[in-house]
Amino acid sequence: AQPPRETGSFRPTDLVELTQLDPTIRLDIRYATAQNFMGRVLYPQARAFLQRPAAEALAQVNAELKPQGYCLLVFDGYRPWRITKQMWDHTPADKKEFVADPRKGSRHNRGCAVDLSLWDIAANHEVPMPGEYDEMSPRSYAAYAGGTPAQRAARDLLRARMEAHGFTVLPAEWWHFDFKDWKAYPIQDVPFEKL
Ligand SMILES: C[C@@H](N)C(=O)N[C@H](C)C(=O)O
Ligand SMILES: [Zn+2]
Repeated sequence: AQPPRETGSFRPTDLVELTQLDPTIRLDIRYATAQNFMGRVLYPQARAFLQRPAAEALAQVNAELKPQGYCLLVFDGYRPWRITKQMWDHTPADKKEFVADPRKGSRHNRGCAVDLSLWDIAANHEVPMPGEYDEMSPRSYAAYAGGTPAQRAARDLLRARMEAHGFTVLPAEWWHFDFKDWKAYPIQDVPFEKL
């Protein structure tokens, strides 16, 4: 299988490693472990990359959250197209709203989508949200009305800070944000070890 053929012109790709840009962004790269919805290791390295403008915007979000006692906890950034294809093939038809169709590609493949949550700096733990990362249920919806008021407030705080810096939440996933310039970058299938 091959990534879809794209026509038109794109900006040169400039994938930046998030922790190089801002060492205070925390990582929990689930796809580099077997603790993910696929149940196996997908990435050889626990690293996260975004196109430079998206990475810089994310560092601004992280800086803005600190006075409130939080920093960002990143689960995934750039994702090679072949991993999107594996996710799609693995996911049952009734759950496909939670994975991108490889015939169109994911915005992760363009280095312009990020999966993330909040980290409570003083308490030293992930902030509870209305649902878990990659949970394939309505609790993942950005507008899900259940959970506790504190969980919904945390989810909505993350969304507000991300939207203020050019990111848009995916309605089905409170943790997934697309950067505004995603159309300007091509779908890539470069594995992590070759970045
Ligand atoms: C698989 C999940 N973490 C995700 O990123 N889903 C969106 C829809 C995607 O695959 O682009
Ligand atoms: Zn995502």
